[in-house]
Amino acid sequence: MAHSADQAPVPRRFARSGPLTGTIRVPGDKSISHRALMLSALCVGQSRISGLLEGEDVLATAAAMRAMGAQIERGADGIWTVHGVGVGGLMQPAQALDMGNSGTSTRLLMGLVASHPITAMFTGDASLSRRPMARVTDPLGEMGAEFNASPGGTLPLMVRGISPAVPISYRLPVASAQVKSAILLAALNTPGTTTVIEPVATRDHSEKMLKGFGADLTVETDADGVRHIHVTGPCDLTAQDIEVPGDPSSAAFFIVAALIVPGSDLTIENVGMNVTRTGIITVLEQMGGQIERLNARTVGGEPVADLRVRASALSGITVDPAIVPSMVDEFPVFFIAAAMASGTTVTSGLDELRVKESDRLATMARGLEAIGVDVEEREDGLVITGSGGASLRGGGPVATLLDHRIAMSFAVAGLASEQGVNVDDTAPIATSFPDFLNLLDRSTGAA
Ligand SMILES: O=C(O)C1=C[C@@H](OP(=O)(O)O)[C@@H](O)[C@H](O)C1
Ligand SMILES: C=C(OP(=O)(O)O)C(=O)O
Repeated sequence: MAHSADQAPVPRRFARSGPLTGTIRVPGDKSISHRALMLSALCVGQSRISGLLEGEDVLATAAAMRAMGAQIERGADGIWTVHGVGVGGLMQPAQALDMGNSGTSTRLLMGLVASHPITAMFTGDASLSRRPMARVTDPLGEMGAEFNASPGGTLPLMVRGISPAVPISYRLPVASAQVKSAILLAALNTPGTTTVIEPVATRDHSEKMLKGFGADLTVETDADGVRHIHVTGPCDLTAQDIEVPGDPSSAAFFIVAALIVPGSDLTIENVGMNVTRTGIITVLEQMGGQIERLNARTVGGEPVADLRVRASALSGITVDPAIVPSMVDEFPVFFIAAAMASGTTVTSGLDELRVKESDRLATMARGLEAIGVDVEEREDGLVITGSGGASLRGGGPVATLLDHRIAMSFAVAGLASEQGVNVDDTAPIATSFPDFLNLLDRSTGAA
């Protein structure tokens, strides 16, 4: 996958804007899009996917599934069709699987390869090649797969799968939907019952979709509220028609932009409202954000709603660390909301942000300093004293370090700044939200 790391950076200045108004739609959910391709590729027969996110990360998953035997095509109508190979039917890829910038593709596909009798080499861009993989190779190794990682347990990394693999019972040491999902996907082609014990609930798209595709999956919650997820394999999956709802993580940039730019009144249609994903809305509402949920309905087995967001006076808060897993990707843009609030916002329990596309605590702290925001970086969170609704100073340049969410967050900050915000590279935005700049220009009236 050609990625921005290989290309010249695309800097841009985001100027102070007028209100965000009108009605927009954000692209399909990234987590659900990856899983839709992977699970369809494991069915015998044809699945159809509408609303698939066509960002670089998801295209990396599509390319990898093709390299392992699935037929995947995009129709002129935007509907994707997948002819799968069946559970157990993945073929040895002829070349290294280039995962680009995508942690989700890498970790989930390692799970799939682990219980097939094939060998695959995983490579990625400079950002992905720094991210920890032992969190998946440890449990998948217990199942019998073998790994040859680069020093530090990173990519490039060779996975030698095994069939039959051995079922395990694994308690997640870190709250991670990617680790959970890697094990559940490996379990599909593993005879017997594999159990993942999840002390802290994370996004549950894998569980919901695996059940929807007919896998033998059950979830029990014990007396301490801990989830035990069991998959009994080998399972056959049944081809599906899937409709991917809009991505709440992408909507978050427009929610914050509409809250902080005076006079805004913006409606974002078709946003996924799965409670394992909506922590950002809860926290912004606690700060005084006016976010109305309209037309609540179900799309593709997931709750969705249209969100009407109006500019609001925000007050700083202390964020309960228990909510972190349900907004783990939204902290960069949440910090921009905090920078515009009155008073101080305190966050903690954010250690995982240090191992995302960039170290998001350090990258956000440096960027906020560069645009004149009062920020203190702690080991596991940021403390931000906001402007009380006054425009941010702006400036920069802000270093995005191959991190799409950093680029989009500072684009939003620019809209509420005196001097504008210079972002050093907007190319990474294509990993999750290729149409972001157009939508932003349209909703601010700049286009
Ligand atoms: O399972 C998924 O689709 C994801 C899980 C999260 O990662 P972790 O599992 O590492 O927390 C999230 O940050 C990522 O954007 C997508
Ligand atoms: C962390 C993210 O993605 P991934 O782990 O798939 O690279 C993200 O999109 O914010």
